[in-house]
Amino acid sequence: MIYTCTITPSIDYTTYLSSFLPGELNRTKEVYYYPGGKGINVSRVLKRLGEDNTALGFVGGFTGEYIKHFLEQENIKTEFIDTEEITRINVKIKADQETELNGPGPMIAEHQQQELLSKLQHLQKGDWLVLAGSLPETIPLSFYKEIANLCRQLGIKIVLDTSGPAFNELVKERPFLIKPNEHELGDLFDTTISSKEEAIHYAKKLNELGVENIIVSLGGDGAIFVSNDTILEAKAPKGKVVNTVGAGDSLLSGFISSYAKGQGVPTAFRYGVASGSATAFQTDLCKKEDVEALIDQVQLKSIKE
Ligand SMILES: Nc1ncnc2c1ncn2[C@@H]1O[C@H](COP(=O)(O)OP(=O)(O)O)[C@@H](O)[C@H]1O
Ligand SMILES: O=P(O)(O)OC[C@H]1O[C@](O)(COP(=O)(O)O)[C@@H](O)[C@@H]1O
Repeated sequence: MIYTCTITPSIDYTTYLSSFLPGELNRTKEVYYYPGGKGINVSRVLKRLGEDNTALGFVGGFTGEYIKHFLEQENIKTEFIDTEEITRINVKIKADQETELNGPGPMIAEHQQQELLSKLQHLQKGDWLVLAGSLPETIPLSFYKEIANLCRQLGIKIVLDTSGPAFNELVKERPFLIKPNEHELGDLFDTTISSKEEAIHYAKKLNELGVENIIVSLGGDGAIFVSNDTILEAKAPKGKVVNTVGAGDSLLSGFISSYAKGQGVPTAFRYGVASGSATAFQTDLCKKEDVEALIDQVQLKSIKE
């Protein structure tokens, strides 16, 4: 079974305008209320690609209820822990430019952290845990390490798509797979990544530290895959970009859904990149048929060191 865990979910209030004027009254006609947060996006895309999964994490208040209901309507199993706080609403303004306003994550009390650990103790050998989205600094780093240790003891594949100080610590715990974008990869090494060669160089460093598989997403330029014995470059399909929110989450979901079925890395990586682009080309997250329509347009190249 695949589990996702979103510590900081959101409702993504997404609106499209022909132009957006800061400091003025802007009236908008096209609005969407999507459940968001990276792990939740991964759960939704996995389900659309045919993978049953369970969404874990923390939600609260009327926004939390909305998220639970939305996911249940999509037949995604949820086992959220209730917070006393209202889950945040993130604002995504799509005009000539994309502007985002992400609220702070919730305060998670000690007993709520323990509740999550108890749930994780029931995971089985061979399960996957995708820990995705921002990890609040109000939770001690030791908690995230406890999650990583538990997964290692239970034989669970841990996948990370996060950022910040907790990510810096968690990469040392030898996760199975991580998916930074080029900025997140740069932040890990206190540098700026400005070329594919630099992305490969730093991904290799992470591999040497014990991260088994690294996907560096490069937006419209595609992505890089690095493991012990493989370096692949994928060029993304070209198309009209509508909404890139969740593109990275979709790349990760596409990769996991294919890999978990026993398909090899090149097939899984190609499927992942097609999923990321399929999401970038529409308002909501991609569906299976959108991904399959793009697969043949993903150009894969093996890179020799
Ligand atoms: N402009 C774009 N054109 C085509 N594909 C895109 C575009 N932006 C993102 N994608 C697809 O989505 C994937 C993830 O995008 P990226 O923006 O790097 O992730 P994140 O959302 O994590 O920052 C890319 O590898 C690519 O497949
Ligand atoms: O936890 P963070 O870093 O604030 O990000 C949350 C936001 O990221 C998203 O999960 C989208 O992520 P990506 O665009 O990076 O794929 C949104 O749904 C959500 O609003």
